[in-house]
Formats: sequence, C-alpha cells, structure tokens
Amino acid sequence: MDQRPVLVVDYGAQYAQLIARRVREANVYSEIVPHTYTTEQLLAKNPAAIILSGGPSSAYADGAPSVGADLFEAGVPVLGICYGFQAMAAALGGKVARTGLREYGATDATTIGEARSILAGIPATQNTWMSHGDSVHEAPEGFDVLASTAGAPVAAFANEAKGLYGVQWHPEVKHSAFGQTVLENFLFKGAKLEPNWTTGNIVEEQVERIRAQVGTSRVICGLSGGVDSAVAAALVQRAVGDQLTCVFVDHGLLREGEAEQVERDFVAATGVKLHVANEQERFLSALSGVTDPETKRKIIGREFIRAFEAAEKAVLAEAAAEGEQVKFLVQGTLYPDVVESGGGEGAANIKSHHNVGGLPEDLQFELVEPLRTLFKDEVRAVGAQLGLPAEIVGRQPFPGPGLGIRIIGEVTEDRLALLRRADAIARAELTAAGLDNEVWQMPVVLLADVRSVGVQGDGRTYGHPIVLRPVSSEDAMTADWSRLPSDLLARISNRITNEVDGVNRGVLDVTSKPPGTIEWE
Ligand SMILES: Nc1ncnc2c1ncn2[C@@H]1O[C@H](COP(=O)(O)OP(=O)(O)OP(=O)(O)O)[C@@H](O)[C@H]1O
Ligand SMILES: O=c1[nH]c(=O)c2[nH+]cn([C@@H]3O[C@H](COP(=O)(O)O)[C@@H](O)[C@H]3O)c2[nH]1
Ligand SMILES: NC(=O)CC[C@H](N)C(=O)O
Ligand SMILES: [Mg+2]
Repeated sequence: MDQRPVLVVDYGAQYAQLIARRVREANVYSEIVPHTYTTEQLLAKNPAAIILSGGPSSAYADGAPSVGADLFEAGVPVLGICYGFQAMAAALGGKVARTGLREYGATDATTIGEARSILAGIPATQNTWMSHGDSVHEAPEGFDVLASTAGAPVAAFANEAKGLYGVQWHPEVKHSAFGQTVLENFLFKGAKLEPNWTTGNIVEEQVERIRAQVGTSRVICGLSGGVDSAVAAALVQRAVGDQLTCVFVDHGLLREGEAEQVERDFVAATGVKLHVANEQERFLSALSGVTDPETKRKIIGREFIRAFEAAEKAVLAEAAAEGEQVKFLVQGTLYPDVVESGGGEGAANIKSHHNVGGLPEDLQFELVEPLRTLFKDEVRAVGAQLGLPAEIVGRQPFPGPGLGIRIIGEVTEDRLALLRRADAIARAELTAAGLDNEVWQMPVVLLADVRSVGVQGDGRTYGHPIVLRPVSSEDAMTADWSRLPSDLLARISNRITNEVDGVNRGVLDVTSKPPGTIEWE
C-alpha cells in the first residue's frame, strides 16, 4: 500500500528534515524533495499536500528559487513556511521586501481578529521562533491576513477556498510554542488528511519495495551490531528471507567485545546467516600515515566496499549458491547520514559518512537502503515493531568508521589498543552508574598528537589526554553535552589515567552541536 505523501519542498532549509519529521509525528506520511522539481514533477508524486520550506535566499532577488504559480492552481493544499511563505506571496502577486527589521529567535505573533484557520485553538499572542530579514508587506488577492509581528505586517495568511496557507515563523521547531498545532491544523483542517500513518506502515511498505527491487537475487547486508543495520537486516530478512546473508566487517577499529556481541545478540534473535570478515590488515595498512579526517573517512568507506566484494565468494559458498552473484548491498543508512554528507538539497558537506559520502565511485553493488528517509528514533520504533530485542533497539550509536575517527592523528595498532581500553572503562562505569539510557552516546577520543606533562608515581610523564564526549540528543542533528554526575566523571578519569598506560589526563567536552559535531572527526 503506497501512501500519498505530504511533500516538503526543500529550499536549502536548515530544518527541512524537521518539517517532514513533525508531519510524521502527526501520523501523516511525508517526504522531502528538492526545490529544483518542476510543478509537473511534484504533481507526478501524487502529493496529498505540499509544504514549502524556509531557505537562505530572498524571494525578490535575481536567480532566487521560485515556485511556479501553476502549483497553486493544481488543487493541492499548500503551506508555505518562512522563505516558502514569501515565495508563495511573491508568486501570487503579493509584496515581499526588507523592512530593515530582522527577527531571529523568540518573537511574539499576534492574531488578527479571531483565531481561525491554521491558527485555530491558539492564543491571541503566541511565542514563535523566527529567522528572517525579508517580510510579506501585502498579502496576495484573495488571502486573509491571520497574524502579524513587530517586523512582519503579514506573519500568517490563508486562502481557505484554494487551500493555500503560509506562516513567517518556523512551526517545525520545538521553540515555537504552538508550532505543532499550526502544522496539524494545516494537515487535518486545511488539507483534510487522516492521521493514519504509523511506523507499522513503513514495515509493510518497505517489505514490498524490497521484494520488488531485489527479486530472487542474492543480497548481503553490512551488519555492525548497531540499531540501523539490525533494523535494515530484519526488514530485508522479512522481505526475502534466505536470499540474505549479513556480513560483519571486523576492521580492527571496533571496541572491546563488539564482534562477540553481534553474534550473540543479533544472530541469536533473528537466526540470520552471518559471515564475519576479518579485515584488520586491509584497513590498518590503508590508513597508515593518514591524519586528515575526510581522507580517513573516504578510505574507510572505500575499504568497506572492497571488504564486501572480497566476501562475495565465501558468502555464496556458505549459502550453497556458487555460480550466483551478489547483486545487492543493504546498508542501514539514515537521513542524518545523507544530509551531513551534503546530500540534502543545497545543504553543506559537514562530514562524509562512510556509507554515503565515503562510497567509492566504482561501486558494483546496487544499494538497498530502506531507512534512508528516517531518523534514529523512528528506526527504533520500526525495530520494536519488527520484534527486535530491546538490547539492540535501545543501543547507543557507534559510527561505522569506529575508533578510526576517534583517534585524532594517525591510526596505529598501539593507539587503537590504548583507546579500546579507555573506552571500555568509560562504558563500564556509565553502565554501572545506571546511566546508559540518559546519554545518547559517549564517544571517547584519543588526542594522539597532543601531549601534556603529568606526575605519576612521583615521576614525570608526558602523556596523551583522553576526551569524554557524553551527549544527549533526539536525532543526532543537534545535541547537547550531558551533565553527568561529577563523581562518575571523576571515577572514569581516575580509572583511565591509572589503568591505561600513556594517558595522564581526562578531559570533558562541554560543547553542544552546533557548534561542535558529536564525533571529533
Ligand atoms: N563493522 C561493520 N560491518 C559491516 N557493515 C557495517 C559495519 N559498520 C557499519 N556498517 C554499515 O554501515 C551502516 C552505517 O553505520 P552506522 O554506524 O551509521 O549504523 P549502525 O551501526 O547500523 O547503527 P548505529 O548508528 O546505531 O551504530 C550500517 O548500517 C551498516 O550497514
Ligand atoms: O555510520 C556512521 N558513519 C559515519 O561515517 C559517521 N560519522 C558520524 N556518525 C554518527 O552520526 C551521528 C552524528 O555525528 P556527528 O555529529 O559527529 O556528525 C553520531 O551518532 C555519530 O556517531 C557516523 N555514523
Ligand atoms: N529562514 C528563512 O526561510 C529565511 C527567508 C529569507 N531568506 C529571509 O531572510 O527572510
Ligand atoms: Mg554503528
């Protein structure tokens, strides 16, 4: 059963993914499309409604991305947000200009007349989250002005007869107090949709889609022990059962006990066929002498694929399918991996995730990525739906490039051994304190090229600092540093500096994301 999507047209927004997510939270299916789509291409997706996102351009500037006025005649309900609101106004003959009054952050919006339309049920003065320098000065003909702010004479409008709506503020961010109400008013009152989409629909839809894509071919799935690949594998297993073999690559950049854990938890829970590829030598020699983070990521992405290729023969033999070919590679790629790798429309490349921006060009497998439009918490819900055990579904994320991007400097065997020990101590103490569920993840980072002076056993040491980076997050797109109890931090630092040779300092990272990212490379 294919759902008609609510399309989010991305004008290079910071928050396009958040809009899609909030729509899904309202139990309506949503997908993001680039602003380069023509009206015809948009309508070809048979959308139930369309939301135009914010963006960095000015609607009246030369070359600014515009909306075809014909979109508003197609009978599909449209909500414009910020830039999308301005572009809609401009396309329909309204006036957009700079007032000189910019509004960034918390801003009061005042309802004009009675609260109605997409503002139904919202107090006369509401706190909204703004980020704009341009404003709509005059609504297009046929539009009713619903609200204004100090800097935006027209801050919300509606043309009920045509199902067209817009707001200058960002209803998708949690800081807009009634943001979700605005979105739900649009979806349920404006577009008259039913809240009938759940993560259960993802399972049905993806299983069908995977069957259609894969047919009777052989499939491998890169399995890491993490949530995303476990859920992707479980979906594919449900779709094509025996055609699937999971491949766990031990690249030597893993944490203590990880390889054993994959066997124990995942294979036991699902009975899937597993092939373990011992590829420590391949990765370590490819990384030798490399210090630049993006170069490391690209090398790791490439060697992952080479390791999957090298495993093909053994996989086919183990499945008694000699003479066949592995055509498909399943990856547990999520939406944030895609956006950060610069895959969002107009979005910057922050870092190349090994499974997206780090893939080699000569990839011979066709990719199967059933989770590519989802966020981690949605993936966890899908995993629970598929009956995966709580230890897998609730597991903290661990990046595919592993400890390779947590050693700041060259990756060597000695440094890996040192970091592995420090990481095991930190994780054991966090678990012992009963705080595993309080943190999203806690990278432990070795500053391999930094040394500082210490005194240990009355002697001078010149050792490395270990950084602890516990963070809290909802979806890894933004994060804050976790306020862990200081006695726990003290215990971790004390144990690491006592037990790990070569480390004489424990450091706590107190940076949010942004400006920092979660990992250091
Ligand atoms: N050691 C590995 N062996 C095989 N495939 C891997 C390995 N590490 C990562 N992958 C592949 O790369 C994908 C992305 O890795 P990533 O770490 O983001 O996801 P995950 O490990 O499945 O989940 P989590 O984010 O919870 O750790 C995985 O879903 C998996 O397909
Ligand atoms: O599979 C992955 N391949 C990668 O290359 C990669 N880089 C970062 N991460 C994980 O993604 C989330 C966001 O991390 P950053 O704030 O460091 O970008 C965090 O959960 C990181 O651990 C990765 N996962
Ligand atoms: N966040 C936005 O969409 C900004 C829209 C437009 N660039 C402005 O400054 O008004
Ligand atoms: Mg992982």
